[in-house]
Amino acid sequence: MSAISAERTPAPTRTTSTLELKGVSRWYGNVVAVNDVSMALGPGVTGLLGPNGAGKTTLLHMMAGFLSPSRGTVTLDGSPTWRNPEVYRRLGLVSEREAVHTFLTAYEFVLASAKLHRLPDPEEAARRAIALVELEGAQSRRIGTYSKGMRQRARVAAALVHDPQVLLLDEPFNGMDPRQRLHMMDLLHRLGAAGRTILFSSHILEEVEQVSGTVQVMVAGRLAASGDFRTIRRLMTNRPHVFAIRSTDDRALAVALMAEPSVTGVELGRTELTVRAGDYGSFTRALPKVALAQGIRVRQLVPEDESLESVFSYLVEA
Ligand SMILES: Nc1ncnc2c1ncn2[C@@H]1O[C@H](COP(=O)(O)OP(=O)(O)OP(=O)(O)O)[C@@H](O)[C@H]1O
Repeated sequence: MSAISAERTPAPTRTTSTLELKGVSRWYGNVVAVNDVSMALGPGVTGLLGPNGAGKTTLLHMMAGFLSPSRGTVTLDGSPTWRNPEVYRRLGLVSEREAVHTFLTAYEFVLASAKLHRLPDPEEAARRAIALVELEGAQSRRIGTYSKGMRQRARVAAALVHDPQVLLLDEPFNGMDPRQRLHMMDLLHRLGAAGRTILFSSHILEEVEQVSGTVQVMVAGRLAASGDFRTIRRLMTNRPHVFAIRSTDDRALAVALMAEPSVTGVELGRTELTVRAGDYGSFTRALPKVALAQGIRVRQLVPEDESLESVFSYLVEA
């Protein structure tokens, strides 16, 4: 905190910023939380996608300069972020945990953040940030009376009060209802469209899909994929799938399915048939046709191992 309250000197005027990670690792004792991650983030909205424990929070904290990398470098426009007050003035972080003083009004809360940054006109900065998240109507009410979504917006306003070029948000949609989610998505879109570099973490594929075209996927501390969302989505849905099937004649169905190009393996069990398919769409389209042609009724079709972890792990192996 001492770094944030250091005397403010005018930062060089920049319209956009680039956050760059080169070979970044972070370990806690024997636990490798982040493993050799390199990426460059520019203006616009990027999603940081990964299952729980993938290392997203650790990565965001290193980006924000709150945590030192065990190895590698994190720089903002060429300057290291770790222990660098000049960088803190150009970067905002909305952390995952909610630590908001509920007895304060949103205005007081955002104003406190403006004062911590030693802004020349904290009142005006607080008003501007509150307007940006559209909380003007509720700014004089205690935060304790807010909905989860409003509280989250107040936290975003506090992180934006010094008008940073870079905004990092850790799981900003957690616990929000669909309407609050849409509101937050719209806000991130607007901030990204205005030229800010926005990175938000999430473990939900659909969330990332709706907010950003660019995605960085983390699995077990490593960067598993990065780039255009549609390409990564295709990789995920085209991966091999395993299905458990029950039908009126598993044996005959197994024989018929072996002739299907989308099927890569068939195993006849005592109570069900296990089928491996090269891609989801072709197989699920072919199965009813094959069954109909054989006069077999499919009683159950269950995709196996559809956990988010298995989807992400596939990306690591791909
Ligand atoms: N302070 C710490 N001490 C020891 N281990 C830690 C610490 N912080 C994180 N870890 C470990 O590092 C790994 C990555 O954690 P991290 O919180 O960065 O992941 P995450 O993707 O943000 O997950 P989540 O969404 O569940 O917070 C986990 O195995 C976690 O247990």
